[in-house]
Amino acid sequence: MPLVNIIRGETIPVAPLNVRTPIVKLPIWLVVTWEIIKAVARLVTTYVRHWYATLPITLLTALYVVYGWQRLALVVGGVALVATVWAFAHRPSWLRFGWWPILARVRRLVYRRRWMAAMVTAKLSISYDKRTIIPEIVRVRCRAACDEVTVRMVTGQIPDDFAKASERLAHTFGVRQVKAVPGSTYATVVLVLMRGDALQETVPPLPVPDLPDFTALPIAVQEDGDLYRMRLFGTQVLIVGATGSGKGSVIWSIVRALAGGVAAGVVELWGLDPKGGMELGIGRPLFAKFASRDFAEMADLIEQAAAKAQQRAARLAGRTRQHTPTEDEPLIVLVIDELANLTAYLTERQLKDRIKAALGIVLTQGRAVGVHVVAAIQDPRKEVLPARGLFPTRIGLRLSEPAEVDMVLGDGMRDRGALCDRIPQTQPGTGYVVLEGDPTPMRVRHTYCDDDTVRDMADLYGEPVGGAA
Ligand SMILES: Nc1ncnc2c1ncn2[C@@H]1O[C@H](COP(=O)(O)OP(=O)(O)OP(=O)(O)O)[C@@H](O)[C@H]1O
Repeated sequence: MPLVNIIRGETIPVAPLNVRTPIVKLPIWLVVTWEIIKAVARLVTTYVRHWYATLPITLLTALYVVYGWQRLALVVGGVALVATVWAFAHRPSWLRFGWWPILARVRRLVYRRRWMAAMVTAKLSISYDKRTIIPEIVRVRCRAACDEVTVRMVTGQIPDDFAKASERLAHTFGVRQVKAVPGSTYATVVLVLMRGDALQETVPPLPVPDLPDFTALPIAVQEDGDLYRMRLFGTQVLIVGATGSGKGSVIWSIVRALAGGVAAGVVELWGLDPKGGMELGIGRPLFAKFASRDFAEMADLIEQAAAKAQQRAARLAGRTRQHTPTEDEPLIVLVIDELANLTAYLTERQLKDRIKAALGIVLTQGRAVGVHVVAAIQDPRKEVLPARGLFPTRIGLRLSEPAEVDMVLGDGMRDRGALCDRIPQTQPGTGYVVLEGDPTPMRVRHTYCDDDTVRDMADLYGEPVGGAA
Protein backbone atom coordinates (compact mmCIF):
# COMPACT_ATOMS: atom_id res chain seq x y z
CA MET A 1 0.00 0.00 0.00
CA PRO A 2 1.47 3.46 -0.89
CA LEU A 3 2.15 5.82 1.93
CA VAL A 4 0.81 8.84 0.09
CA ASN A 5 -1.86 8.78 -2.64
CA ILE A 6 -1.41 11.43 -5.30
CA ILE A 7 -4.66 12.04 -7.14
CA ARG A 8 -4.32 14.05 -10.36
CA GLY A 9 -7.11 16.32 -11.41
CA GLU A 10 -8.84 19.57 -10.83
CA THR A 11 -10.34 20.28 -7.43
CA ILE A 12 -13.87 21.59 -7.47
CA PRO A 13 -13.96 25.00 -5.78
CA VAL A 14 -16.29 25.32 -2.85
CA ALA A 15 -19.40 27.21 -3.95
CA PRO A 16 -20.96 29.88 -1.78
CA LEU A 17 -24.32 28.10 -2.06
CA ASN A 18 -24.43 24.34 -1.52
CA VAL A 19 -27.61 22.39 -2.27
CA ARG A 20 -28.40 18.75 -1.65
CA THR A 21 -30.12 16.89 -4.48
CA PRO A 22 -33.47 15.50 -3.39
CA ILE A 23 -33.66 11.76 -2.71
CA VAL A 24 -36.71 10.01 -4.11
CA LYS A 25 -37.31 6.55 -2.72
CA LEU A 26 -38.58 4.08 -5.35
CA PRO A 27 -40.06 0.69 -4.49
CA ILE A 28 -37.72 -2.19 -5.44
CA TRP A 29 -40.31 -3.85 -7.73
CA LEU A 30 -40.45 -0.68 -9.87
CA VAL A 31 -36.70 -0.58 -10.29
CA VAL A 32 -36.51 -4.29 -11.15
CA THR A 33 -39.41 -4.04 -13.65
CA TRP A 34 -37.78 -1.02 -15.33
CA GLU A 35 -34.42 -2.81 -15.66
CA ILE A 36 -36.16 -5.90 -17.12
CA ILE A 37 -38.04 -3.77 -19.68
CA LYS A 38 -34.75 -2.10 -20.68
CA ALA A 39 -32.95 -5.46 -21.05
CA VAL A 40 -35.78 -6.94 -23.17
CA ALA A 41 -35.85 -3.85 -25.41
CA ARG A 42 -32.08 -4.12 -25.89
CA LEU A 43 -32.39 -7.80 -26.74
CA VAL A 44 -35.16 -7.19 -29.29
CA THR A 45 -33.17 -4.37 -30.90
CA THR A 46 -30.09 -6.58 -31.19
CA TYR A 47 -32.20 -9.41 -32.62
CA VAL A 48 -33.77 -7.18 -35.27
CA ARG A 49 -30.55 -5.33 -36.12
CA HIS A 50 -28.63 -8.58 -36.68
CA TRP A 51 -31.51 -10.35 -38.45
CA TYR A 52 -29.16 -11.88 -41.05
CA ALA A 53 -27.64 -14.02 -38.26
CA THR A 54 -30.49 -14.30 -35.75
CA LEU A 55 -33.22 -15.24 -38.24
CA PRO A 56 -31.41 -18.29 -39.73
CA ILE A 57 -30.39 -19.41 -36.23
CA THR A 58 -34.03 -19.17 -35.05
CA LEU A 59 -35.32 -21.07 -38.08
CA LEU A 60 -32.71 -23.81 -37.74
CA THR A 61 -33.36 -24.14 -34.01
CA ALA A 62 -37.11 -24.35 -34.65
CA LEU A 63 -36.47 -27.00 -37.30
CA TYR A 64 -34.36 -29.02 -34.89
CA VAL A 65 -36.91 -28.73 -32.07
CA VAL A 66 -39.93 -29.61 -34.23
CA TYR A 67 -38.51 -32.21 -36.67
CA GLY A 68 -35.26 -33.42 -35.12
CA TRP A 69 -31.64 -33.35 -36.34
CA GLN A 70 -32.16 -35.41 -39.56
CA ARG A 71 -34.40 -32.75 -41.08
CA LEU A 72 -31.96 -30.06 -39.91
CA ALA A 73 -29.00 -31.85 -41.56
CA LEU A 74 -31.07 -32.23 -44.76
CA VAL A 75 -31.85 -28.51 -44.94
CA VAL A 76 -28.25 -27.45 -44.14
CA GLY A 77 -26.88 -29.93 -46.69
CA GLY A 78 -29.42 -28.74 -49.30
CA VAL A 79 -28.47 -25.10 -48.81
CA ALA A 80 -24.75 -25.96 -49.05
CA LEU A 81 -25.39 -27.94 -52.25
CA VAL A 82 -27.39 -25.13 -53.88
CA ALA A 83 -24.66 -22.63 -52.94
CA THR A 84 -21.91 -24.85 -54.39
CA VAL A 85 -23.80 -25.47 -57.64
CA TRP A 86 -24.57 -21.75 -57.96
CA ALA A 87 -20.91 -20.82 -57.29
CA PHE A 88 -19.69 -23.19 -60.01
CA ALA A 89 -22.49 -22.52 -62.51
CA HIS A 90 -22.41 -18.73 -62.44
CA ARG A 91 -19.61 -17.34 -60.35
CA PRO A 92 -20.22 -13.59 -60.95
CA SER A 93 -23.85 -13.72 -59.72
CA TRP A 94 -22.87 -15.99 -56.79
CA LEU A 95 -20.23 -13.51 -55.71
CA ARG A 96 -22.46 -10.49 -56.24
CA PHE A 97 -25.65 -11.77 -54.56
CA GLY A 98 -24.42 -14.67 -52.43
CA TRP A 99 -20.90 -14.51 -51.07
CA TRP A 100 -20.07 -10.80 -50.98
CA PRO A 101 -23.17 -9.74 -49.00
CA ILE A 102 -22.35 -12.39 -46.34
CA LEU A 103 -18.69 -11.32 -46.29
CA ALA A 104 -19.77 -7.68 -46.00
CA ARG A 105 -21.74 -8.45 -42.82
CA VAL A 106 -18.74 -10.13 -41.24
CA ARG A 107 -16.35 -7.38 -42.33
CA ARG A 108 -18.73 -4.75 -40.95
CA LEU A 109 -18.33 -6.29 -37.51
CA VAL A 110 -14.54 -6.35 -37.92
CA TYR A 111 -14.43 -2.68 -38.96
CA ARG A 112 -16.78 -1.64 -36.17
CA ARG A 113 -14.56 -3.28 -33.59
CA ARG A 114 -11.56 -1.14 -34.58
CA TRP A 115 -13.51 1.89 -35.77
CA MET A 116 -13.39 4.14 -32.73
CA ALA A 117 -9.67 3.65 -32.13
CA ALA A 118 -8.99 4.15 -35.86
CA MET A 119 -10.96 7.40 -36.05
CA VAL A 120 -9.40 8.84 -32.90
CA THR A 121 -5.79 7.98 -33.80
CA ALA A 122 -6.26 9.17 -37.38
CA LYS A 123 -7.59 12.44 -35.94
CA LEU A 124 -10.92 12.00 -37.67
CA SER A 125 -12.92 12.32 -34.47
CA ILE A 126 -14.17 15.78 -33.59
CA SER A 127 -14.19 17.15 -30.05
CA TYR A 128 -16.96 19.62 -29.58
CA ASP A 129 -18.69 20.99 -26.52
CA LYS A 130 -16.88 18.53 -24.22
CA ARG A 131 -18.07 15.63 -26.40
CA THR A 132 -16.16 13.50 -28.88
CA ILE A 133 -18.03 12.68 -32.07
CA ILE A 134 -16.78 10.08 -34.52
CA PRO A 135 -17.82 9.44 -38.14
CA GLU A 136 -20.32 6.63 -38.49
CA ILE A 137 -20.20 3.49 -40.66
CA VAL A 138 -23.32 3.47 -42.83
CA ARG A 139 -22.69 0.52 -45.10
CA VAL A 140 -20.04 -2.03 -46.03
CA ARG A 141 -19.86 -3.60 -49.49
CA CYS A 142 -17.38 -6.21 -50.63
CA ARG A 143 -15.98 -6.43 -54.15
CA ALA A 144 -13.34 -8.55 -55.88
CA ALA A 145 -10.22 -7.03 -54.36
CA CYS A 146 -11.61 -4.32 -52.12
CA ASP A 147 -14.19 -3.36 -49.50
CA GLU A 148 -16.23 -0.17 -49.83
CA VAL A 149 -17.10 1.36 -46.48
CA THR A 150 -19.60 4.20 -46.71
CA VAL A 151 -19.09 6.61 -43.84
CA ARG A 152 -21.29 9.46 -42.63
CA MET A 153 -18.90 12.29 -41.88
CA VAL A 154 -19.14 14.52 -38.85
CA THR A 155 -20.50 17.99 -39.66
CA GLY A 156 -17.60 20.10 -40.90
CA GLN A 157 -15.59 17.21 -42.37
CA ILE A 158 -14.84 16.78 -46.06
CA PRO A 159 -13.70 13.69 -48.04
CA ASP A 160 -10.20 15.18 -48.32
CA ASP A 161 -9.83 14.88 -44.52
CA PHE A 162 -10.16 11.12 -44.96
CA ALA A 163 -7.91 11.13 -48.03
CA LYS A 164 -5.15 12.76 -45.99
CA ALA A 165 -5.42 10.06 -43.32
CA SER A 166 -5.65 7.24 -45.88
CA GLU A 167 -2.18 5.79 -45.26
CA ARG A 168 -2.77 5.65 -41.50
CA LEU A 169 -6.14 3.97 -42.07
CA ALA A 170 -4.56 1.42 -44.41
CA HIS A 171 -2.11 0.36 -41.72
CA THR A 172 -4.79 0.38 -39.03
CA PHE A 173 -7.07 -1.94 -40.99
CA GLY A 174 -4.21 -4.02 -42.39
CA VAL A 175 -4.95 -3.38 -46.06
CA ARG A 176 -2.72 -2.42 -48.97
CA GLN A 177 -4.23 0.98 -49.59
CA VAL A 178 -7.23 3.12 -48.68
CA LYS A 179 -8.85 5.56 -51.09
CA ALA A 180 -11.40 8.17 -50.05
CA VAL A 181 -14.07 8.84 -52.68
CA PRO A 182 -16.92 11.35 -52.20
CA GLY A 183 -20.14 9.47 -51.45
CA SER A 184 -23.55 9.71 -53.13
CA THR A 185 -24.58 12.49 -50.74
CA TYR A 186 -22.54 15.44 -49.55
CA ALA A 187 -22.56 14.04 -46.03
CA THR A 188 -20.88 10.75 -46.90
CA VAL A 189 -17.48 9.51 -48.03
CA VAL A 190 -16.70 6.05 -49.36
CA LEU A 191 -13.49 4.49 -48.09
CA VAL A 192 -12.24 1.93 -50.57
CA LEU A 193 -10.02 -0.52 -48.71
CA MET A 194 -7.84 -2.37 -51.19
CA ARG A 195 -7.10 -5.87 -50.00
CA GLY A 196 -5.65 -8.00 -52.77
CA ASP A 197 -3.93 -6.70 -55.87
CA ALA A 198 -5.79 -7.35 -59.10
CA LEU A 199 -2.88 -5.82 -61.04
CA GLN A 200 -0.16 -8.21 -59.90
CA GLU A 201 -0.01 -10.08 -63.19
CA THR A 202 1.05 -8.75 -66.58
CA VAL A 203 -2.01 -7.81 -68.65
CA PRO A 204 -1.99 -9.50 -72.07
CA PRO A 205 -2.77 -7.44 -75.21
CA LEU A 206 -6.46 -6.81 -75.80
CA PRO A 207 -8.27 -7.66 -79.04
CA VAL A 208 -7.92 -4.94 -81.68
CA PRO A 209 -11.27 -3.23 -82.41
CA ASP A 210 -12.03 -3.02 -86.17
CA LEU A 211 -13.05 0.59 -85.84
CA PRO A 212 -11.80 2.35 -82.74
CA ASP A 213 -14.18 4.23 -80.49
CA PHE A 214 -12.16 7.42 -80.08
CA THR A 215 -14.02 8.29 -76.91
CA ALA A 216 -13.15 4.99 -75.20
CA LEU A 217 -9.95 3.26 -76.29
CA PRO A 218 -9.37 0.12 -74.17
CA ILE A 219 -5.75 0.29 -73.04
CA ALA A 220 -5.49 -1.01 -69.47
CA VAL A 221 -7.16 -2.87 -66.62
CA GLN A 222 -8.35 -0.91 -63.59
CA GLU A 223 -7.73 -2.16 -60.08
CA ASP A 224 -11.45 -2.80 -59.65
CA GLY A 225 -11.23 -5.26 -62.54
CA ASP A 226 -12.92 -3.09 -65.20
CA LEU A 227 -11.21 -2.08 -68.44
CA TYR A 228 -9.76 1.41 -68.51
CA ARG A 229 -10.96 3.15 -71.66
CA MET A 230 -9.17 6.34 -72.55
CA ARG A 231 -10.86 9.22 -74.36
CA LEU A 232 -8.77 10.55 -77.23
CA PHE A 233 -11.29 12.93 -78.80
CA GLY A 234 -10.80 16.43 -77.52
CA THR A 235 -7.61 15.75 -75.61
CA GLN A 236 -3.84 15.39 -75.74
CA VAL A 237 -2.12 12.61 -73.83
CA LEU A 238 1.04 12.79 -71.73
CA ILE A 239 2.61 9.65 -70.26
CA VAL A 240 5.07 10.31 -67.45
CA GLY A 241 7.24 7.67 -65.80
CA ALA A 242 10.76 6.99 -64.58
CA THR A 243 13.04 4.88 -66.69
CA GLY A 244 11.80 1.29 -66.92
CA SER A 245 8.31 2.22 -65.68
CA GLY A 246 6.70 0.92 -68.87
CA LYS A 247 6.06 4.07 -70.92
CA GLY A 248 6.57 1.98 -74.02
CA SER A 249 3.74 -0.34 -73.02
CA VAL A 250 1.33 2.59 -72.67
CA ILE A 251 2.28 3.84 -76.13
CA TRP A 252 1.80 0.40 -77.66
CA SER A 253 -1.49 -0.13 -75.81
CA ILE A 254 -2.80 3.10 -77.35
CA VAL A 255 -1.41 2.25 -80.79
CA ARG A 256 -3.00 -1.21 -80.58
CA ALA A 257 -6.38 0.29 -79.71
CA LEU A 258 -6.02 2.50 -82.83
CA ALA A 259 -4.56 -0.14 -85.18
CA GLY A 260 -7.97 -1.08 -86.66
CA GLY A 261 -8.42 2.58 -87.61
CA VAL A 262 -5.00 2.60 -89.29
CA ALA A 263 -5.98 -0.36 -91.45
CA ALA A 264 -9.34 1.26 -92.24
CA GLY A 265 -7.57 4.49 -93.23
CA VAL A 266 -9.30 6.72 -90.68
CA VAL A 267 -6.25 7.03 -88.43
CA GLU A 268 -2.76 8.21 -89.36
CA LEU A 269 0.02 7.63 -86.87
CA TRP A 270 3.08 9.82 -87.13
CA GLY A 271 6.00 8.43 -85.14
CA LEU A 272 8.75 10.54 -83.60
CA ASP A 273 11.38 8.52 -81.78
CA PRO A 274 14.29 10.74 -80.76
CA LYS A 275 16.06 7.73 -79.22
CA GLY A 276 17.00 6.56 -82.71
CA GLY A 277 13.98 4.35 -83.34
CA MET A 278 14.65 2.02 -80.39
CA GLU A 279 11.05 2.07 -79.17
CA LEU A 280 8.79 2.79 -82.14
CA GLY A 281 11.01 1.25 -84.86
CA ILE A 282 9.60 -2.28 -84.39
CA GLY A 283 6.13 -1.10 -85.39
CA ARG A 284 7.38 1.05 -88.29
CA PRO A 285 4.73 -0.16 -90.83
CA LEU A 286 1.99 1.27 -88.60
CA PHE A 287 3.33 4.80 -88.96
CA ALA A 288 2.39 6.87 -91.99
CA LYS A 289 5.27 9.23 -91.23
CA PHE A 290 8.28 8.44 -89.11
CA ALA A 291 11.36 10.28 -87.90
CA SER A 292 13.95 8.84 -85.58
CA ARG A 293 17.40 10.28 -86.22
CA ASP A 294 17.22 13.76 -87.66
CA PHE A 295 15.85 16.42 -85.29
CA ALA A 296 15.20 18.81 -88.20
CA GLU A 297 12.97 16.14 -89.72
CA MET A 298 11.10 15.83 -86.43
CA ALA A 299 10.62 19.60 -86.30
CA ASP A 300 9.27 19.40 -89.89
CA LEU A 301 6.77 16.71 -88.89
CA ILE A 302 5.46 18.70 -85.93
CA GLU A 303 5.20 21.81 -88.12
CA GLN A 304 3.24 19.83 -90.71
CA ALA A 305 0.88 18.65 -87.97
CA ALA A 306 0.52 22.24 -86.73
CA ALA A 307 -0.28 23.43 -90.27
CA LYS A 308 -2.88 20.66 -90.65
CA ALA A 309 -4.47 21.63 -87.31
CA GLN A 310 -4.65 25.28 -88.38
CA GLN A 311 -6.12 24.47 -91.79
CA ARG A 312 -8.77 22.20 -90.30
CA ALA A 313 -9.58 24.69 -87.56
CA ALA A 314 -10.06 27.46 -90.14
CA ARG A 315 -12.28 25.24 -92.27
CA LEU A 316 -14.38 23.79 -89.46
CA ALA A 317 -14.77 27.05 -87.55
CA GLY A 318 -18.45 27.73 -86.91
CA ARG A 319 -19.52 24.41 -88.44
CA THR A 320 -18.73 21.78 -85.82
CA ARG A 321 -16.98 21.56 -82.52
CA GLN A 322 -15.57 18.05 -83.07
CA HIS A 323 -13.93 16.83 -86.26
CA THR A 324 -15.08 13.38 -87.46
CA PRO A 325 -12.23 11.26 -88.89
CA THR A 326 -12.74 9.98 -92.44
CA GLU A 327 -10.48 8.36 -95.02
CA ASP A 328 -10.04 11.76 -96.71
CA GLU A 329 -9.38 13.50 -93.46
CA PRO A 330 -8.05 10.95 -90.96
CA LEU A 331 -7.37 11.41 -87.28
CA ILE A 332 -3.69 12.28 -86.96
CA VAL A 333 -1.87 11.06 -83.86
CA LEU A 334 1.69 12.20 -83.23
CA VAL A 335 3.31 9.49 -81.14
CA ILE A 336 6.40 10.91 -79.46
CA ASP A 337 8.71 8.82 -77.31
CA GLU A 338 10.84 10.82 -74.85
CA LEU A 339 9.53 14.29 -75.59
CA ALA A 340 12.23 15.92 -73.42
CA ASN A 341 14.76 15.22 -76.17
CA LEU A 342 12.84 17.70 -78.33
CA THR A 343 11.87 20.28 -75.73
CA ALA A 344 14.75 20.39 -73.25
CA TYR A 345 17.87 18.44 -74.17
CA LEU A 346 18.15 19.67 -77.76
CA THR A 347 21.19 21.94 -78.02
CA GLU A 348 20.27 23.72 -81.27
CA ARG A 349 18.37 26.74 -80.07
CA GLN A 350 16.67 27.53 -83.39
CA LEU A 351 15.41 23.99 -83.84
CA LYS A 352 14.20 23.85 -80.26
CA ASP A 353 12.23 27.08 -80.71
CA ARG A 354 10.63 25.77 -83.92
CA ILE A 355 9.57 22.56 -82.15
CA LYS A 356 8.18 24.41 -79.14
CA ALA A 357 6.16 26.79 -81.27
CA ALA A 358 4.72 24.07 -83.52
CA LEU A 359 4.00 21.77 -80.60
CA GLY A 360 2.15 24.60 -78.84
CA ILE A 361 -0.10 25.03 -81.89
CA VAL A 362 -0.82 21.30 -82.18
CA LEU A 363 -1.58 20.99 -78.49
CA THR A 364 -3.91 23.96 -78.34
CA GLN A 365 -5.62 23.82 -81.74
CA GLY A 366 -5.40 20.14 -82.65
CA ARG A 367 -7.65 18.72 -79.93
CA ALA A 368 -10.97 19.50 -81.59
CA VAL A 369 -9.84 19.01 -85.19
CA GLY A 370 -8.41 15.52 -84.98
CA VAL A 371 -4.69 16.26 -84.57
CA HIS A 372 -3.56 14.63 -81.35
CA VAL A 373 -0.34 14.08 -79.46
CA VAL A 374 0.52 11.00 -77.39
CA ALA A 375 3.87 11.79 -75.80
CA ALA A 376 6.02 10.05 -73.20
CA ILE A 377 8.46 11.79 -70.89
CA GLN A 378 10.54 10.88 -67.83
CA ASP A 379 10.79 14.20 -66.07
CA PRO A 380 7.58 16.15 -65.47
CA ARG A 381 9.18 19.40 -64.28
CA LYS A 382 8.18 22.66 -66.01
CA GLU A 383 11.82 23.36 -67.00
CA VAL A 384 11.82 20.16 -69.04
CA LEU A 385 8.30 20.43 -70.45
CA PRO A 386 6.93 23.97 -70.24
CA ALA A 387 3.79 22.88 -72.14
CA ARG A 388 2.81 20.32 -69.49
CA GLY A 389 -0.45 22.14 -68.79
CA LEU A 390 -1.55 21.74 -72.41
CA PHE A 391 -2.00 17.98 -72.00
CA PRO A 392 -5.46 17.47 -70.46
CA THR A 393 -5.00 13.69 -70.13
CA ARG A 394 -2.03 12.55 -68.11
CA ILE A 395 -0.96 9.09 -67.12
CA GLY A 396 1.38 8.83 -64.13
CA LEU A 397 3.45 5.64 -64.08
CA ARG A 398 6.15 4.94 -61.48
CA LEU A 399 7.75 8.24 -60.46
CA SER A 400 10.89 8.82 -58.45
CA GLU A 401 9.59 11.42 -55.99
CA PRO A 402 6.27 12.02 -54.21
CA ALA A 403 6.31 15.69 -55.28
CA GLU A 404 6.18 14.66 -58.94
CA VAL A 405 2.76 13.02 -58.51
CA ASP A 406 0.85 16.29 -58.12
CA MET A 407 2.90 17.81 -60.97
CA VAL A 408 1.65 15.07 -63.28
CA LEU A 409 -1.89 14.33 -62.12
CA GLY A 410 -2.87 17.61 -60.49
CA ASP A 411 -2.86 19.18 -57.06
CA GLY A 412 -3.80 16.94 -54.14
CA MET A 413 -3.82 13.75 -56.22
CA ARG A 414 -1.16 12.03 -54.12
CA ASP A 415 -3.21 12.68 -51.00
CA ARG A 416 -6.20 11.20 -52.78
CA GLY A 417 -4.32 7.95 -53.31
CA ALA A 418 -2.15 8.31 -56.43
CA LEU A 419 0.99 6.76 -54.96
CA CYS A 420 3.05 6.75 -58.18
CA ASP A 421 6.27 6.95 -56.18
CA ARG A 422 5.37 3.69 -54.39
CA ILE A 423 4.74 1.59 -57.50
CA PRO A 424 7.26 -1.25 -57.29
CA GLN A 425 9.84 -1.64 -60.03
CA THR A 426 8.52 -5.17 -60.48
CA GLN A 427 5.20 -3.81 -61.78
CA PRO A 428 6.03 -1.93 -64.99
CA GLY A 429 3.05 -0.58 -66.90
CA THR A 430 1.22 0.23 -63.64
CA GLY A 431 0.16 3.80 -63.11
CA TYR A 432 -2.58 6.16 -62.03
CA VAL A 433 -5.12 7.99 -64.18
CA VAL A 434 -7.89 10.43 -63.40
CA LEU A 435 -11.24 9.20 -64.70
CA GLU A 436 -13.84 11.57 -66.13
CA GLY A 437 -16.20 12.86 -63.48
CA ASP A 438 -14.30 11.21 -60.64
CA PRO A 439 -11.88 13.26 -58.53
CA THR A 440 -10.21 10.12 -57.16
CA PRO A 441 -7.29 8.69 -59.14
CA MET A 442 -7.60 5.12 -60.37
CA ARG A 443 -4.71 2.63 -60.41
CA VAL A 444 -4.42 0.82 -63.71
CA ARG A 445 -2.05 -1.60 -65.42
CA HIS A 446 -1.50 -1.22 -69.13
CA THR A 447 -1.46 -4.13 -71.49
CA TYR A 448 1.95 -5.41 -72.46
CA CYS A 449 2.74 -6.04 -76.12
CA ASP A 450 6.10 -7.79 -76.48
CA ASP A 451 8.23 -7.24 -79.58
CA ASP A 452 6.67 -10.15 -81.48
CA THR A 453 3.14 -8.90 -80.77
CA VAL A 454 4.07 -5.43 -82.02
CA ARG A 455 5.64 -6.89 -85.18
CA ASP A 456 2.58 -9.07 -85.86
CA MET A 457 0.28 -6.11 -85.26
CA ALA A 458 2.37 -3.95 -87.61
CA ASP A 459 2.30 -6.64 -90.31
CA LEU A 460 -1.45 -7.08 -89.99
CA TYR A 461 -2.61 -3.49 -89.73
CA GLY A 462 0.25 -1.42 -91.11
CA GLU A 463 1.41 -0.52 -94.61
CA PRO A 464 4.62 -2.25 -95.70
CA VAL A 465 7.35 0.42 -95.80
CA GLY A 466 9.94 0.84 -98.54
CA GLY A 467 12.52 3.28 -97.26
CA ALA A 468 12.09 4.49 -93.72
CA ALA A 469 11.94 8.26 -93.47
N1 LIG B 1 2.70 -3.23 -69.09
C1 LIG B 1 3.74 -4.03 -68.79
N2 LIG B 1 3.53 -5.22 -68.20
C2 LIG B 1 4.57 -6.02 -67.89
N3 LIG B 1 5.86 -5.73 -68.13
C3 LIG B 1 6.14 -4.57 -68.74
C4 LIG B 1 5.09 -3.65 -69.08
N4 LIG B 1 5.67 -2.57 -69.65
C5 LIG B 1 6.98 -2.80 -69.65
N5 LIG B 1 7.29 -3.98 -69.11
C6 LIG B 1 8.63 -4.54 -68.90
O1 LIG B 1 9.41 -3.52 -68.29
C7 LIG B 1 10.58 -3.25 -69.05
C8 LIG B 1 10.80 -1.74 -69.16
O2 LIG B 1 9.76 -1.18 -69.96
P1 LIG B 1 9.96 0.02 -70.97
O3 LIG B 1 11.29 -0.06 -71.63
O4 LIG B 1 8.74 0.12 -71.81
O5 LIG B 1 9.98 1.20 -69.95
P2 LIG B 1 10.22 2.71 -70.31
O6 LIG B 1 9.48 3.49 -69.28
O7 LIG B 1 9.85 2.97 -71.73
O8 LIG B 1 11.76 2.84 -70.09
P3 LIG B 1 12.78 3.88 -70.76
O9 LIG B 1 12.42 5.22 -70.25
O10 LIG B 1 14.10 3.42 -70.27
O11 LIG B 1 12.57 3.74 -72.24
C9 LIG B 1 10.35 -3.89 -70.40
O12 LIG B 1 11.50 -4.52 -70.84
C10 LIG B 1 9.28 -4.91 -70.20
O13 LIG B 1 9.85 -6.18 -70.02
